[in-house]
Order: sequence, then structure tokens, then C-alpha cells
Amino acid sequence: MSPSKLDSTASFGHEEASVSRSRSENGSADSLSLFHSEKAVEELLQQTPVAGMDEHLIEFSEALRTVAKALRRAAEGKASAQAEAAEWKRRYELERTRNIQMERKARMAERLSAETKGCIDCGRVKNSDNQLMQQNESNEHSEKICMNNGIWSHEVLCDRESDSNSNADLNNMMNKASFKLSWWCNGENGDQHKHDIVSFEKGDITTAERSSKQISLKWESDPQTVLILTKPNSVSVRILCIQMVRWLKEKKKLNVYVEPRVRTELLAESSNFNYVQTWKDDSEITHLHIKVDLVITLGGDGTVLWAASMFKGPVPPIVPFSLGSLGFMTPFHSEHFKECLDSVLRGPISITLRHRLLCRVVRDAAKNEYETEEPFLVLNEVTIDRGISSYLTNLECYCDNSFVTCVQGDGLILSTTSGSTAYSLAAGGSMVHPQVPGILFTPICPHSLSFRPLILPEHVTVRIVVPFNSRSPAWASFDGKDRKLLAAGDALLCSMAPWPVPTACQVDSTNDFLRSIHDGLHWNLRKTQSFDGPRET
Ligand SMILES: NC(=O)c1ccc[n+]([C@@H]2O[C@H](COP(=O)([O-])OP(=O)(O)OC[C@H]3O[C@@H](n4cnc5c(N)ncnc54)[C@H](O)[C@@H]3O)[C@@H](O)[C@H]2O)c1
Ligand SMILES: Nc1ncnc2c1ncn2[C@@H]1O[C@H](COP(=O)(O)OP(=O)(O)OP(=O)(O)O)[C@@H](O)[C@H]1O
Repeated sequence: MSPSKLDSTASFGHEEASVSRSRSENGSADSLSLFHSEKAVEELLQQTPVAGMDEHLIEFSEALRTVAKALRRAAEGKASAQAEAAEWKRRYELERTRNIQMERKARMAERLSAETKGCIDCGRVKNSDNQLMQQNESNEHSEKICMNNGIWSHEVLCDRESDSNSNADLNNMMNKASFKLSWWCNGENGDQHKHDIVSFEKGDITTAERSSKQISLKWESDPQTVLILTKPNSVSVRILCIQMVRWLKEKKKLNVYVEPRVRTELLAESSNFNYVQTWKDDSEITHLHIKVDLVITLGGDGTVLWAASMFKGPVPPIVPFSLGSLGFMTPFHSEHFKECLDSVLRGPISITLRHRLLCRVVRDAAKNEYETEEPFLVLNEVTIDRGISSYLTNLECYCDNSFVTCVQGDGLILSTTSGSTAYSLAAGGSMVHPQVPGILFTPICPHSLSFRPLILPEHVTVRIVVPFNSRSPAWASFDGKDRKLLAAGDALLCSMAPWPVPTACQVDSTNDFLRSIHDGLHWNLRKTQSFDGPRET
């Protein structure tokens, strides 16, 4: 072996020792020494081979070079992962601050509304914003009384837009039917309260009240305006819509809103329907929740999803009639629409407050501009999948600041409990009662034997990132619609939205849920075993 080779090998050995020593030090020192070791290997390999050089030595050197490269990448990866984690922590804090501010704003608006409507005289009161502020203190006592017995409709029906409302919107809001939500359970008297869930007394923690009791909606003033949303291209839906509009207007004296398409259809039927109201452009949809007391849907679950998607903030109570094939969220039968609507308009009715997820796409290219794209609100789920790509999806998942897992498979479903009977169920997720608050974390065809679905608590923010080493981009879709491309470095943030979807129940939320899985899925249907046969003695 030539002296130069010996020198190089010795110097390489020295570099290796320095690599292992520096491994315990910080990431940049790691990178530097690894760089040197790699350089030494490069130099060794660039030397003209001496005749008769041992081939094993070349192989050995190449192997060492590969090891050195891998170590350098690991060190660099660690440094960049740390930087990325710090960046996400910053964004997460921003998101939290933003949510807290939004909640504060909503609470302020709630107080204003409660004072004017619920607590002053529960009727139609007209007041300017300034007057509302002045009455704030004097009405605090009566407000407390209201809060103790349930939630006023105005607490549910307030959002960002109402803060900057024009007087017209304020007047519209004053004309909305007032209602109250209260919690009850079997064996207890009428009005139950929204209590603290745990109590702490003399060192003992006990569960005081469960939050998920059946919720009951009681009108404080009569509903006046109804919005009917219908599944397109269905003859049975069109016929029912005609009958319902007529009955609501002539017998119930209600204002009726429909979509522009439906108004055209009604007018084609008869010019008498010109009392039916609609909107001209989509921007008016953002103010619908201020005008509408009740939403009626005629169709399947997709029409309920459609109705929910029209309300980017608070949602009025929805009465879903079943004119589809399955109908997990549509408990009302169209044949009895008059009796059903009579009892809903009279109240009180049981409702299911269906949670929604607020989803935000954050682009890697726009890391410094925090809010770049409109958020999506989903009632069923957000799906992140491989779209048309035939490569495995690679998704890094975090819950708040903790790493959850890396999904390698067809994709991932983040579902609400209402959506637990939809796509998440098909992907192997559990069915969950819609009143349970939580986020279902269900993989789609994971390429691993041990990936089981999770259910995360309601207060977390889930972050899904497409890593830079992903072979293909991913696609996000929201309640099966609005596909968005997620390129490498892009992320999707998902947390519980502050605006649930209240849907009227046929009986109550538990009965309706169980009936839907029995009727819709034939859940656990089996012939009962016969009595005759072997028996334990
Ligand atoms: N493999 C699957 O099961 C699969 C695939 C894609 C989408 N979906 C679901 O379809 C939904 C969109 O529904 P659509 O009606 O607009 O599309 P669609 O017309 O394609 O109908 C999808 C089916 O899902 C059912 N469905 C919707 N929401 C449900 C729920 N909460 N519980 C039980 N079943 C439900 C509908 O009744 C319908 O039969 C998506 O949110 C997704 O959950 C399911
Ligand atoms: N008012 C509407 N405008 C536009 N699209 C709508 C409207 N209502 C429903 N849709 C869409 O029509 C599709 C089918 O609706 P829906 O699920 O209600 O009917 P279905 O498929 O017959 O019933 P099921 O889902 O029970 O089989 C859904 O994708 C939904 O988003």
C-alpha cells in the first residue's frame, strides 16, 4: 500500500472519529465535520488507482462515502425540521390568538344581541349600536338569568359580519324569530342548564353534568321566514317543493326564500309564485342567516351538506326531508310534511347540534402571509388523498405541536362525528353519535398493518403537511367538493369550527342516529338464533 493511500486512509479514520465525536454536539457542527469526512473520501477516490489496488478497499471507501452522505443529510434534516417546527409553532400561536379574538368578538356581539332581544322583552326591539352599549350594564342582571337557563338564539346567530353590519342588517336581525336552546335528559324537569362539566370540592373531582344531553329548541317568537333548498333535477322534489311553498305561504303566512334556479322553476309552473323571494348574486348569500329563521331541505344527505355549505358562519335550524336513497341526516318523511312542519313551527323540538370543521390551506410559498386563502367549513369531512397520481401519498400529521404519524397510503380523512357514517366509515373508521364532539382521524388504505383510526378531542388543531421528499402532491377535498392541490411544503390546518349545524330531530338525536344506522346500513342485522337446540344446563 502506498504512503499516500495510507495517509488518506489514516486521515479518513481520523475524520470518522471526529464525526462520531461531533454527533453529540449541535446540528451545524455535525454538518461541518461530516462535510470534511465526505471531502476526504472524495479525495481518496479521485486519486489515480495504483496498479493492483485491492478492489475491496474501493468498495469499502464507497460504502463509507455513502454513510458519510447519509449522516450529513440526517444532520441537515434535523436542523431544517427544527426550523420548520419553530415556524409551525409560531403559526399555531397565531391561529390560537386569532381564535381567541374571534371568540371574544362573538361574545361581545352575543351580549349586545341578548340585551336587545332576549333579555329586554324577547320581542322586536329596535335600537342603535350606541344605545345597546349604554344598556349593557343595566341589563347584565337579566342577561345572567337568561344564560342560566340555556342559550339564546342570538348567541348562536352572531358572526364577524354582524359586527360591521349596516342598519339594514340590524333591522333584519331584529325581525328574526327568537328561540332558546336548553339541555334536558330523561327523568329531569324541563329546562336544564349549560353547566360546568366537572366540579372540584375539598380535593375531590366529580363529574357534575354531562354536556351532551338532548338539546331542545323553543321558539320565543314566531318564525317568519323560511328558506327551502332542493336537490336539482328531481321530479319528486319539484312536486313536493310546489306543494310546500304554497302551504307555507297560504296556510302559515310565511315568507319563502328559494334558490334563483328554483324560483325560475316555480314561475314556469305558475306566475302566482311571484311572492317567492330569492337573491340576485352570491354575495347576498352571506347575509342569509340574518333573514332566515328556518331552512328546509328536500333531497338526501348531499342536500343537507349543500345547505350547510351556504352558511359560512352561523346556521339557522335545518329541517331535512328525505328524498334521497339513504338519508343519515334526513329524518323527516315528505308524505307527512304538513304535520312535521306544524310541529316544528310550534316547537319545542329536539335538535342535533352537528359540529363542523374549519379547514385552512397554508401554502409554503406564502409562509409569511398568514391568511392567504378562504377557509372551508365541512359538515362531513376533509379528505387529503393522492388524486389522479398513482404514487403513495406521503403526509406528515401533527396534533397541536405533537407529531402524530406519517400517512403512507391513499390518503387521510379528518371527519366530524356526523361524517363518521360517510366516507370515514367506508375507510374503516368507527361510527360515532353526532352529538359527541371530536375529530376522527381515519387513514385511507394505509400501506401498513398497524395503522388504526383515531378519534381526537375537539379542542385540538390538526396539521397535515406534504413533506418536501413526497413523490407527488396531494389533493384536499371538502365534503366531497372543491378540490385543492397541496404541493410539497403546503399544509392543511383543521380545527373545530365555532358554528355548528342545528338539525331538527324526528324523535331525538340518539333515536334518529340509531334508526339511521339500522335503516341505512342494516347495522348488525342477523337472523335471531332459534330457541331449539343445545343449551347450557
Ligand atoms: N367511499 C365512500 O363511501 C365515499 C367516497 C366519496 C365520498 N363519500 C361521501 O360522500 C359525501 C358527499 O355526499 P354527496 O351526497 O354530496 O355525494 P354523492 O351524491 O356522491 O353521495 C355520497 C353518498 O354518501 C352518503 N352520505 C353523505 N353524507 C353522509 C353522512 N353524513 N352519513 C352517511 N352517509 C352519508 C349519501 O347519502 C350518498 O349516498 C362526502 O362528504 C363523503 O363522505 C363517500
Ligand atoms: N340545491 C342544490 N344545488 C346544487 N347542488 C345540490 C343541491 N342540493 C344537493 N346538491 C348536490 O346534489 C348531489 C346529490 O344530492 P343528494 O345527496 O341530496 O341526493 P341523492 O344522491 O339522491 O341522495 P342520497 O345521497 O341519499 O343518495 C350532492 O352532490 C349535492 O351536493
